[in-house]
Amino acid sequence: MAHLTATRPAQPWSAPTASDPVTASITLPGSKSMTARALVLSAVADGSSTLRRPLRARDTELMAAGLRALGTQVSTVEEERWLIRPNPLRGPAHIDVGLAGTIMRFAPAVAGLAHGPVTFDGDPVARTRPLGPLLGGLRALGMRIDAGPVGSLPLTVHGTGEVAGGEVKIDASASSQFVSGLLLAAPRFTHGVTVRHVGPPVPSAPHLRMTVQMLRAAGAAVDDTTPDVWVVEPGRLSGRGWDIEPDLSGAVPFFAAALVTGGSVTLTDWPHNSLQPVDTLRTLLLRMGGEVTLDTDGLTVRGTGVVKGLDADLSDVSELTPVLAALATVADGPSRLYGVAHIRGHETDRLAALAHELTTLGAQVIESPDGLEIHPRPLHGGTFRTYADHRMAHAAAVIGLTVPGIELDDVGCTSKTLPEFPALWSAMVAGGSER
Ligand SMILES: O=C(O)C1=C[C@@H](OP(=O)(O)O)[C@@H](O)[C@H](O)C1
Ligand SMILES: C=C(OP(=O)(O)O)C(=O)O
Repeated sequence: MAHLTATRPAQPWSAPTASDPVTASITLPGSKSMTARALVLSAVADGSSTLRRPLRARDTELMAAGLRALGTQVSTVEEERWLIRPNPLRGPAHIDVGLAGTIMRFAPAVAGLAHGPVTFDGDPVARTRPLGPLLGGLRALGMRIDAGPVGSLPLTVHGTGEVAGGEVKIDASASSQFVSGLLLAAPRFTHGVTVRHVGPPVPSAPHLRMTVQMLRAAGAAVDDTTPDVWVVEPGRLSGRGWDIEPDLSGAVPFFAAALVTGGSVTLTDWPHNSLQPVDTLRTLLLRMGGEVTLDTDGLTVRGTGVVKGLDADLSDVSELTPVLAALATVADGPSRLYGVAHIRGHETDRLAALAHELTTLGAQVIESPDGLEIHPRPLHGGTFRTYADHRMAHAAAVIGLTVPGIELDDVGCTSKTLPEFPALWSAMVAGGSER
């Protein structure tokens, strides 16, 4: 349990500059989003499951610990194969969500299926992340939940061993995870669930497709044919083997290194049919001047060293905003990244944090309610604050490739999804490649 502590000392880090184009082959651990879903689906299934090549990082270790607290047997001893044996779910229990949106949004419904009270809390910043619409939805489905007045952490779910389920309307514009959190345990609800979204568009559509596809793979009947409506029938989920794909979002800073330095980075073991938004990423990187190919070596991104400015709605892939913003600061023209108002509720207010830190390094950044306009200018070294946000650290590392003297106040925040990040990054820049 190496990555569970909230109060760890800051780990300052000097981002390495690349004197040559980077050429690397990178093997990354599994997708955070797939690992989280596979853990939850395995805990509410009838039989045992295995996760092959899961992500071992703070978010997923805390999810495993939370499910264990509810009585599920979760063995994470083996690096490449985790075993999950479901048991009757029970409280009293406490779940530490850390700073993980996936835990604070996916685990409460599971707690509703437990007998007994289950308390939830997390890092101080986790208490500020949006949760209210999800809690309202779970209450409408029959769960009793005590939370603060604005509907945030800390909270207590008073599990009764069953959740009635039924129809619910919520506004999921602040996070697609509200919808995923209502769907993932829904086959175990007495009446299943029908979720209707009402409000501004739900972000992160590919993550919702991942939820639906993984539910179906576990044996659930799911109808998502009507826009903004998801129906999950009550039924049994089977235990199964989950092959977790390499984490595409975690790979993006490495791909960005290829663009910035005019090099080539290959992500190994990339599957031909992915549940992650690889086509959207390919389009964005092409528009920024990269070339993306898939062959037996893996998924490869090549750059020319010239990054093109980008005008794009990033609502489908909002978690990529920090790294794409970093690329935009070294582009050959201005960029406009928009459609991502909700990332103000991610690990930090990412739009404000990016605007501040990129401006400090010399870029001209105009912050709007739902995005950033970035005008490249010659950048200089300086301290880059990461705000406990792993993807801010990734952004700083990308800038550091060509701008000497980028000092991160803390790179330890990368343990949220990729504890090996600093070592992998340094090895890539130094010319090594493998994990
Ligand atoms: O369901 C998931 O695994 C995720 C959904 C997205 O959340 P939002 O819809 O809140 O952006 C994404 O940004 C997050 O990193 C992971
Ligand atoms: C938004 C993110 O995480 P979370 O799952 O905690 O919402 C992210 O990883 O970029």
